[in-house]
Amino acid sequence: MDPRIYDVPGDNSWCPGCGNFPILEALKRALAELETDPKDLVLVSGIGQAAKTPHYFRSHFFNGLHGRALPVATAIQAANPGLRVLCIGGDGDMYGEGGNHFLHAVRRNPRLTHLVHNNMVYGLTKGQASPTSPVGFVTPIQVEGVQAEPFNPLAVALSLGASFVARVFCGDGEMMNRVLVEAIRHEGYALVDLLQPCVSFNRIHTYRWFREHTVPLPEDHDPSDRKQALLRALETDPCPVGIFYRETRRVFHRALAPYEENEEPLHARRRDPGKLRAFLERYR
Ligand SMILES: Cc1ncc(C[n+]2csc(CCOP(=O)(O)OP(=O)(O)O)c2C)c(N)n1
Ligand SMILES: [Mg+2]
Repeated sequence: MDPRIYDVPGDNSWCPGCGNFPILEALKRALAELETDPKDLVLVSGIGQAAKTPHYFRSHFFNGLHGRALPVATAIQAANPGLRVLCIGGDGDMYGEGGNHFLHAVRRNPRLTHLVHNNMVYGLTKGQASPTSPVGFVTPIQVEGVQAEPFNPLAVALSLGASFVARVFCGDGEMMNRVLVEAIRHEGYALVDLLQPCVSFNRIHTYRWFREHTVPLPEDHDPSDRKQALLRALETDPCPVGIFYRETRRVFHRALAPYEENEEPLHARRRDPGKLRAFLERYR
């Protein structure tokens, strides 16, 4: 399939050179490679520069409140498991304002791809510290530098039982494409932390900085070994990139109860009030 199937006409308000651009292109390539029809695809986001991604993408989308994309995406997917659901946002949106939802999405294991554009800063609101900004990071608000230890999304996800955990640098198109294909294909919750520069509000973490401070996971890394993955996730400089962990376990819409193998999804039953009532009876 041609990735241009996801193109939409119109202007883009991201800064020239923003890391969001290569991510957007890699995402289109990965979805095209997986032959994903735009009508079977839903992008869900909150607020931020990264959260604008669905505006630049031809698919169904839901752009809601800051930090609230994951519960919406989980519900969409559970009601209609035939859809491919991607949840997209920034480090502030997903690990800060939406941090609570992040924890519980990992535990539920919904079949959705969670893409976090991690530029270590609040880009949209012009440069305040985010949960992943390092100690000492100076901003117009944190004038003496960030005091708190940075949030480690991979270690958190792994310790809560995440079924797919990866990190990539958006300057490595080949690795990003490969990892996105695997993440989107994954039958369960898949976290991809995408390291990206913010060319306007983060002058420390540039393309060059990421290139010099990231390293691919070693050849002998075993992605079925959660403990090994967790130890790797605790390494920060250089910061390992690649697929840390993957396993297959029961997904949320099956665990939810009513879905027998050949049963109609919730959205189809909605059209028949009798069937919907019978479904709801199970929860009394
Ligand atoms: C409840 C709420 N709190 C704060 C804001 C202001 N706000 C909008 S975007 C944002 C941070 C965005 O940062 P991030 O998610 O990292 O996205 P980026 O712009 O860096 O891609 C903040 C604090 C808001 N819109 N709603
Ligand atoms: Mg950000």
